[in-house]
Amino acid sequence: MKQRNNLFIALEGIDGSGKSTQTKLLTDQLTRQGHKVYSTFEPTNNYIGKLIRDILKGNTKADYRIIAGLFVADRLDHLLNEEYGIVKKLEEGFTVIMDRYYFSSYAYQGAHMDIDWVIQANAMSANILRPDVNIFIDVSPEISMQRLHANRDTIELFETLDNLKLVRSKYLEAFEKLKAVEQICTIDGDRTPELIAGDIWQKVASMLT
Ligand SMILES: Nc1ncnc2c1ncn2[C@@H]1O[C@H](COP(=O)(O)OP(=O)(O)O)[C@@H](O)[C@H]1O
Ligand SMILES: Cc1cn([C@H]2C[C@H](O)[C@@H](COP(=O)(O)OP(=O)(O)O)O2)c(=O)[nH]c1=O
Repeated sequence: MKQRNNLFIALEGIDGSGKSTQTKLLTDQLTRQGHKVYSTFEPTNNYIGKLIRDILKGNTKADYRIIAGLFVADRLDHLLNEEYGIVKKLEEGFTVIMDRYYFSSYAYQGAHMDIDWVIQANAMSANILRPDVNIFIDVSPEISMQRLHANRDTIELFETLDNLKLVRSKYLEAFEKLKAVEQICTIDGDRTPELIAGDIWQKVASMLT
């Protein structure tokens, strides 16, 4: 197993699976251990990400193929931008934690179009930076829906129970297809934040020098 001081970690899961919560807990843990951490997310808050969020809210209409293309473009900007790009952050020695990366496209866009097409469309990002590990927080769609309804005023385009079930199945399909080239770590997300964080930390700590 590759052991290095700064890692590139992608957190994946359906909506409400606890990615933001775990990004924060992992950031705190790594920071306490003296690591420089850059935590970030997709869709971004940059110019393409803003357009995506507008579409997800239903304010702008777009075909699913265009949405898939926008996620690819947002991702490339997120990797390569000279100011906030994560390629540069890794070179500067930061451990980068991504709340969603290309497996989100495989799962969410793959729910509406050929998953192989989505994988092809993201090949450039995968060639530029493949995560040291993709951590999948596996939550049952029913629990995730309850969490979203308990904690949010607005529910977005992809956030229905049927869609969350479909998206989860597409995640599993994508992991199966790509298991030979991707590092995938599945964590049982139907538990307390502390137990989930403990398992994530065990995995991450095993990869650090
Ligand atoms: N393990 C957990 N058990 C119960 N509630 C949780 C857990 N993890 C997160 N939550 C709550 O569920 C909601 C969604 O969590 P969040 O971290 O925002 O998920 P995501 O970023 O994957 O959408 C938040 O209100 C959060 O406080
Ligand atoms: C990164 C990414 C996100 N998405 C979707 C998943 C989410 O429904 C939505 C917004 O992501 P996000 O803000 O992470 O939502 P949440 O915190 O609820 O998980 O964007 C895609 O469809 N494709 C992608 O490539």
